[in-house]
Amino acid sequence: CVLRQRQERTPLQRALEHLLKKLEMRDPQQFFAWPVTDNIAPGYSAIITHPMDFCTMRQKVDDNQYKDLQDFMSDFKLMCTNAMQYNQSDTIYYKASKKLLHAGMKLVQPDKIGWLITLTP
Ligand SMILES: CC(=O)c1cc(-c2ccccn2)c2ncccn12
Repeated sequence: CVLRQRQERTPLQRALEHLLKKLEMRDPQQFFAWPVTDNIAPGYSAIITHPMDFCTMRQKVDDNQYKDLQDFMSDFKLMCTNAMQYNQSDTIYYKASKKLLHAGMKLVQPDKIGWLITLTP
């Protein structure tokens, strides 16, 4: 998940970049910053078929791979639900992912996305 140089940005890319920064701020321990590896989480790649993390999401924003906000949010939800699937409910990772998911959903509520509308025509 190597970050590339900043290329030209579409209005959607700028909006998703802005939202990604807000979401990352809700993960101060950086549990979701990078792909989960099998050595920190035994058997992870056998259990989680579609891994996702913030760095991969940033790469996809940079490569303009999200066609709209819903597309971006489905990767965010995937990242959180992966953590709730792999980790037991009494773990810090499960609890952090549940909190992160709710915080993320609140950020994209219709009354809260004025920023999105101003950034995208
Ligand atoms: C997100 C997740 O499931 C996760 C992140 C981590 C993690 C992330 C950064 C540093 C240390 N651990 C983790 N460790 C064990 C089991 C699961 N995880």
